[in-house]
Amino acid sequence: MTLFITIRALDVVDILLVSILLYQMYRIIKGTVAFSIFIGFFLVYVSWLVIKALNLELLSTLMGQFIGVGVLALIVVFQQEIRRFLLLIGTNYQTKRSFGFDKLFASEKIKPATNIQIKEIVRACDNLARSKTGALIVIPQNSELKDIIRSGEKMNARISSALLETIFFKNTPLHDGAVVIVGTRIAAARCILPLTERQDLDPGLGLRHRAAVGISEVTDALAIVVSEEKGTISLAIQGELLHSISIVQLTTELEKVIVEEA
Ligand SMILES: Nc1ncnc2c1ncn2[C@@H]1O[C@H](COP(=O)(O)OP(=O)(O)OP(=O)(O)O)[C@@H](O)[C@H]1O
Repeated sequence: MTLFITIRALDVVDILLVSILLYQMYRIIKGTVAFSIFIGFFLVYVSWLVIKALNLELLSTLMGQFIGVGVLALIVVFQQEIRRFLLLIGTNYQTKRSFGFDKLFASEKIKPATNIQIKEIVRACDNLARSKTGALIVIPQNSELKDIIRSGEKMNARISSALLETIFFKNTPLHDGAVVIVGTRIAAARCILPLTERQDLDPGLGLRHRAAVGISEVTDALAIVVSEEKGTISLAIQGELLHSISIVQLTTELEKVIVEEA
């Protein structure tokens, strides 16, 4: 018997799309417990295919039932990752669009930060780092982080380095938690962020850094961390931590993402 395999152009597109999908999934779940769960489920699935090919009826029926329920279980286990994946697609769509759904549904348009405001944020981080004052500043791109803002003290103040430094000054009532900056305003202070579950982060990094990575995983926000212990500045974007970066690098990264287009 001769076996003919014809590969159409559409099959190549299909394989490419699956590869992109798998790569994006890998990016999102690498370093988390979800990665081990995914590998475990994948191995069970491959064993099931082999067992089916060998016609081992009883074992294949039993495993088939497990896999049927397993798909539902996966949705529950991968809740956060599915959320991040959809967010990744949504954010890419929003940043590349000329027309967006947000224009249809937005209550009011958020004015993006300008270079002057970025400079104020960077100056504050520089001064906080020099004085080894711990700080956590969250800057969303398209989302407004209303639920996070609700967890803290609402402010709605003009962005200035003096105000940011005052907020994080040790032992003041607002210094704990995160400041959220929406557009051109400091929206709130003392906000509580979700912590990342990543296990591959440097064990020397504590809750402040884990909270920064956490918020950047589940939203499109950037989070700047000033370490109280080391006086370093780090930036979390899309679940990745750029650890101990320079002021120049911080400015470049912020301008790349949030500055108003000329
Ligand atoms: N879920 C959270 N949301 C917002 N802020 C948090 C959260 N958890 C901790 N923090 C902030 O982090 C501080 C504790 O930081 P911790 O020392 O554990 O972190 P760290 O990453 O080691 O940073 P540092 O280098 O500044 O010590 C808390 O006082 C609080 O201000």
